[in-house]
Amino acid sequence: MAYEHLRRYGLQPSFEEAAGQGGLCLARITEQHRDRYKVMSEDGELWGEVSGKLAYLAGDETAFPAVGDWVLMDLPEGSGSSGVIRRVLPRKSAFERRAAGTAHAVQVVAANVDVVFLCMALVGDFNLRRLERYLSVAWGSGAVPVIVLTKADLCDDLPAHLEEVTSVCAGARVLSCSSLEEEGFRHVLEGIPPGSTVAFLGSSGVGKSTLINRLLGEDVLATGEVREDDGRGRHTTTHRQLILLPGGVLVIDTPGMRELQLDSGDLSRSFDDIGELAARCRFPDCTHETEPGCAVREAVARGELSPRRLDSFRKLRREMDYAALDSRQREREKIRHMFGSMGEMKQLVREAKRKNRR
Ligand SMILES: Nc1nc2c(ncn2[C@@H]2O[C@H](COP(=O)(O)OP(=O)(O)OP(=O)(O)O)[C@@H](O)[C@H]2O)c(=O)[nH]1
Ligand SMILES: [Zn+2]
Repeated sequence: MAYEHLRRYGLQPSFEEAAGQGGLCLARITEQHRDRYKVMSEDGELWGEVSGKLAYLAGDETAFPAVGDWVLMDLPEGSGSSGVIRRVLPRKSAFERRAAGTAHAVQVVAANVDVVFLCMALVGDFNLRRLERYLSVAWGSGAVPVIVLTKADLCDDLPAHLEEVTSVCAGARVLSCSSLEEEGFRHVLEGIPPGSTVAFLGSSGVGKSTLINRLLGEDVLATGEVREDDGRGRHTTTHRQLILLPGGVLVIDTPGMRELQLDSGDLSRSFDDIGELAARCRFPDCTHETEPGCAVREAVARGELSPRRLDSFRKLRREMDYAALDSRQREREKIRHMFGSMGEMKQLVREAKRKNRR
């Protein structure tokens, strides 16, 4: 079977189709170094550098490959284990952040993630407002969020915490785990088919590394740390950035993903309750601040929507509007703006009503 090996690395038919028959080598980015990338091809690991043309035509940083990307490479005869990356295939999902020290440049820190685990510790770190922000980022990325409440062993009122989280989760799955207990963490990957790519998002210290290590198992971890000879002198591979777990699920764990700023996102999914209400506001562009006929504020007055949730929504929207001022990302409308998605939502509601009438 063609691409048997790459299928283990997450190759899906859509990428295979996009790759076409051009005679270029299909590969997935597994590590990003300064100007070079480690890639997995059907025939094993290679090094790649982007072609001059790709770099020249790149409008911005997001056009460059990121860990998780599927790329097409040229492997010139006699070039050994390195090649030239000519194309980045369209992404199914992407996590972006503003590059350090710049106001404008947006970088992709992980691409083609299927499921993102939003990690929050049940003690100390527990904060529903932050979770709402993570959910916005997740829905904006194109990956499906799953909420993982960590350090369950330290929590003495799990049901109450679960209930609170469920009230803001907007349909995302919620689970709890403990990396310290023998059977406390394996269920995190339940229902996620082999070949899926996952990533972990959450504050420092919530236990992401510990969980990944437990899922990885000691044996595999040890081999991940062996010294390798890449032809440019020996170096230590601290850890892979795209990791194949024993059960066949792939994990993307890049430094960028860990430093992800919460300045992008899709509020319409994480606040779908407010979206539904907003569809009934008198003005289509209602900001739910002072406008008459605001269905959102009416719901708060009736006690059906928590004022804290509306507050949180407003705060997040302001932050995102602010981020939009200096982010090209928003200019390109990659992330749908709230009003746009409200419009869409209203249209959907209208269509649904029309259908029901028939
Ligand atoms: N009690 C308890 N402690 C845990 C659990 N998981 C992790 N820890 C501890 O929490 C601390 C932080 O864990 P890490 O895995 O390094 O956290 P992280 O989210 O990867 O943090 P960064 O690497 O900074 O992003 C460590 O001391 C772990 O031993 C858990 O399930 N229960
Ligand atoms: Zn309103």
